[in-house]
Amino acid sequence: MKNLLTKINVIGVLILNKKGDLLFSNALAKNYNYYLEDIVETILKGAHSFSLINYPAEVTSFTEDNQIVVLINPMNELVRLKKETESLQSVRNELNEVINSSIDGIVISDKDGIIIHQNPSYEQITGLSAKDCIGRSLKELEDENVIDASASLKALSENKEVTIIQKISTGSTVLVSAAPIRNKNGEIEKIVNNVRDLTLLNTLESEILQLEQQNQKIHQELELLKGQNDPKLSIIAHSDMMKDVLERALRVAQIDSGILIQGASGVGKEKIVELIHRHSIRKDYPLIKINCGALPESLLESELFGYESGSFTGANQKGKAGLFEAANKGTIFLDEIGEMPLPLQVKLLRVLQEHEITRVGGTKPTPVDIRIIAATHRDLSEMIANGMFREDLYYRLNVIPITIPALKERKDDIIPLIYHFLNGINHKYGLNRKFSIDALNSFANYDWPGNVRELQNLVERIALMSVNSEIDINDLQKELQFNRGAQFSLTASEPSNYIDEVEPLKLRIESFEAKIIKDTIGNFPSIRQAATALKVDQSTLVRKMQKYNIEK
Ligand SMILES: Nc1ncnc2c1ncn2[C@@H]1O[C@H](COP(=O)(O)OP(=O)(O)OP(=O)(O)O)[C@@H](O)[C@H]1O
Repeated sequence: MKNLLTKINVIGVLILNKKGDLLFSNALAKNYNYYLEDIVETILKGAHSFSLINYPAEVTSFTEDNQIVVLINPMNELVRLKKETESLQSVRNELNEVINSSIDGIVISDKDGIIIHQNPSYEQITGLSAKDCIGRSLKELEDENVIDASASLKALSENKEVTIIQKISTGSTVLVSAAPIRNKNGEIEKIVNNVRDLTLLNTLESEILQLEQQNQKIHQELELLKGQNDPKLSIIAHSDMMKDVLERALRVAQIDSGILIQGASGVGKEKIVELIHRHSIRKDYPLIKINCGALPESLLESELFGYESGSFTGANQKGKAGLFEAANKGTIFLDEIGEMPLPLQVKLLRVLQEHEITRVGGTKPTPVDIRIIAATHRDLSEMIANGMFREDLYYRLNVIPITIPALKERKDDIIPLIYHFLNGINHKYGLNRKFSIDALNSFANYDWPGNVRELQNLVERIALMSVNSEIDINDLQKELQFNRGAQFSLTASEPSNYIDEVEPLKLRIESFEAKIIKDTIGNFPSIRQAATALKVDQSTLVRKMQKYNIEK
């Protein structure tokens, strides 16, 4: 039998006893001597059929007459290749699974820039389906503007890993990182592109920006509300136009650029400058105001720039610092900038450009750190055209323009301004003056050529001069006789245009509201009970009482 077995040369044969000792081995099985220990151990553990990997073979064993017969069948090349292909296939399937389940888009292109694979996330991110892309050349997709640039092509031409932001015709914006895969000679075989959605990121970013802007607005409104407690600081802005002016002023307060405020006399230009300074980083340093139209040229120059000792007759012996130096780190407000003489405009331009001044009669420049805010009621572009104002200075000053409309263009502010000034006078002199509704109507329909300043003067004067607690249209008329210019329409409710039609209606509603509030609080022992009867919040009622100057 053993002789017979020795002759078998297509299969290895081993015979072992039950303990695993080798009793017989044919010639072919001797090739496996090196693995013998492993084979025996595996069989003693109970395995009857298994494969040898390193020296490929199929091993089977069976027991016959208390002996273990082991057959080692060497794998032929075909079987080995099949095994290898199967194992490669399973690795490939696993890899595909990983690629296809990735949340990032993955696109694989070959060394010629042809797309050979893309995963489902790529379609979700970009809207481009496998049908649109697989088998297509990236160059073609670029030429057809399906994508604005290809990361694969860039990686191929630069022979390295690249990352680009790519815009896709479907509207998406993506971040693409292209990583080359090389063969053992270092040549690029394929490019794997990792694609991330930036559209979502951009949307989130713009949402954050919006929230930040809302936050800033709330902050600004809070700041304004804080200012309302101090009548000197508070700015009345009920009209949309004036609210826009305040919003713009508070926004530019944060940045250190030049501001030009335009508006007729008395509209509140200086008030806005104070607000900007108060909300700027320079708030702890001086705000110095100078009216460029109020001083002759030489005096204005020495006031602004200062002078060295003995530079002119009457000058201080020790010399003097000018307002630019005094305002260092703060803000300087140049009112009526249109009145500044041309030679001084040149010097001012230098301050804006070089951030340094040279005193009159001096030679050494001194650095200054100031923010310049200019204001004018004149049309500077017309002055430029007439050669009265330097264009270069205009552009330097007018980095951010703010225009305050005349009071007649923002009639919604008139009544709140009247109450604001009246409350101030009442408080200051312990008075309890009120205006009748007709008197308020007359104010609301007047054109106010002198703007808020004129309104303030008139309200304060009438409130102080009147002998009655309620100032009606007759008191107004009496006082107006002393007021040269004002031509009030005492039959204010006659409509002349749309705005005039709306205003009296609004005022009438307010007058009706004031009367209801007055009557109701007279009928109840407390404001809280009156508020309950009127079905409004107590705070609303108190606010309206303040608005109409009604006292309990
Ligand atoms: N919106 C406002 N709320 C409260 N007071 C205001 C407002 N606007 C102006 N005033 C007051 O009106 C008066 C005139 O305002 P301001 O001096 O700021 O005007 P101006 O435009 O600078 O005038 P001018 O061009 O004549 O210098 C000041 O007393 C100011 O406090």
